Amino acid sequence: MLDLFTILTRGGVVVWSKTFAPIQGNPINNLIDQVLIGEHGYSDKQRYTTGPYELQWATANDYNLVFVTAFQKVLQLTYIHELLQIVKQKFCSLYGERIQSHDWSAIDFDSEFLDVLDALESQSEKMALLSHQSTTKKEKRVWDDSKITSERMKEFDYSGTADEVSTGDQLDHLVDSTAMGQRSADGQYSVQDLERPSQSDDDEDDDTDGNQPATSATGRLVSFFQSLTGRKALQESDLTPVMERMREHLMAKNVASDIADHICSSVGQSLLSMPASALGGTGMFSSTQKAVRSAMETTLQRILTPHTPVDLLRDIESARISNRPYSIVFVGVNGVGKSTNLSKVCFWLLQNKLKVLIAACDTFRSGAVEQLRVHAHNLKALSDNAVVDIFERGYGKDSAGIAKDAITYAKNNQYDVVLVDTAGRMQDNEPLMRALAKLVSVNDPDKIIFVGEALVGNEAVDQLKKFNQALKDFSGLARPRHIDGIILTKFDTIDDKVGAALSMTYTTGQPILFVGTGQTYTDLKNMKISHVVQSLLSN
Ligand SMILES: Nc1nc2c(ncn2[C@@H]2O[C@H](COP(=O)(O)OP(=O)(O)OP(=O)(O)O)[C@@H](O)[C@H]2O)c(=O)[nH]1
Repeated sequence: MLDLFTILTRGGVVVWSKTFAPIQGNPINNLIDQVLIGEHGYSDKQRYTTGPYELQWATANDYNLVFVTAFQKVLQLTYIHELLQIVKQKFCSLYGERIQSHDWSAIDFDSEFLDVLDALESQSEKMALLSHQSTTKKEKRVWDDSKITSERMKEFDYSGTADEVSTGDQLDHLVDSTAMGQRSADGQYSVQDLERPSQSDDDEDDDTDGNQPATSATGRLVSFFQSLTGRKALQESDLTPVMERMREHLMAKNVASDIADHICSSVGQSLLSMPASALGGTGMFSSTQKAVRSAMETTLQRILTPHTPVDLLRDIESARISNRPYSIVFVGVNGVGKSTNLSKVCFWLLQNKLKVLIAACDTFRSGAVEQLRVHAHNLKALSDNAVVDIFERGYGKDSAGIAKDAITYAKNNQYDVVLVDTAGRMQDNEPLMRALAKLVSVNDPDKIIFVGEALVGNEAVDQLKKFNQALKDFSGLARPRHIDGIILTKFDTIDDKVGAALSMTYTTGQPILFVGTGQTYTDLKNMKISHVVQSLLSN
């Protein structure tokens, strides 16, 4: 359980705080003195222990705010990262402007905060069951011990302990039979498409509205355009105020400002090219509405269509014909869902009757290897005749070498695919990014998949850019490497704030291969453009 959550300015002024238990000493002051404004400046690991407490925090640079949690360091609370990100986003959107004008009086954030905390705590309890206790072994990372002794490593090596695996009953919860994907006539299994938000059906039926004001089902965004109906000929100046509102609406959905500009200008151009009769006659509002939707669809299609399309199953088949395993490396910052989503991808591959070897290359985070071992066990139990095994060498070893051995082992034992799990790392931590680049240069994998959280919005774009840059700068391969595809996780937590999905493809040209929508193996979906359009059009 959490002991304290505090929101501070960088100067140390408490803007809002919630205490859940009597606090011993003054952990927040210690954090401010020793880390935040101390000689070390802002630490990129954003984790600090003092007395009986572990403190974790997130910063909102635009508002000069620091969001801090404190809890007993003996606890392993898996939801802290998510809690910080969601609270940061909510708080900044509610109070950001006031904070910028230095008005932090009477901030009443309790109920919003408690809603988020309750939801995450109950999700985490459910997860503790679904994830089979393995994640409860997560402990404080040891990244910053630049020289890790073998004794220290032994402390973190759980590989000799008994596996905690699921019983039959628990396994039932790991696959939602109603969420299974489709199988084509030739037996190929594809994951489900992400459902369109329910509002979409209403919207499609709204075409007969004519001059009627926008209903709530029509969507606030489309209603902005009502002022344009009934005009003989649309002028660019008529559009300016509408576009400003549209831009704000898109940015509220986490669409980055340059992409919001791009969408607005494309929708504007499309409206300007409409014949005057379309805006002036009966059914004029429905024409405007259709034009907006169709212009958005066209623009988003362009943004979301990757430079190089990826067809993993086809590529795996080509590798199989060449008698070699296909290797995929999963990378990303800490706690974004790399291992969980690697396992969902594994489930999809097993449904396609492929033989999979999981290489446990997170050799730092205690419990990481066991977490994968449990997944491999469950996946094997869930799919008939599934071949899925784990290649592990414990902790503290060179992950590049383990991945290499795993790929060799897979080749010698006729596995079709090697899924390489890597340790989470912050994008600004150069030594760790170099280590990742080394893993890539030693193994030259077929695909490098970036796993990012949808809920951190455009922060994920910064992560992605820096991972890309590090791979380019440090891997030293003749064929420069970069991220080849993206899995956007925790899509189930963002409602309609789909902006990060757009930004990530827009900035890299790489595809969103899947989105993660929960914690079962069937919570991996294809993201369709219609889903994004509908989310952006909704209120
Ligand atoms: N709601 C939701 N939770 C998810 C999703 N994917 C992963 N998680 C949860 O996110 C938490 C972290 O997942 P992990 O797979 O352990 O993350 P990781 O990136 O491997 O973590 P590190 O190895 O510590 O860097 C777990 O509680 C997962 O159940 C998702 O799509 N939706």
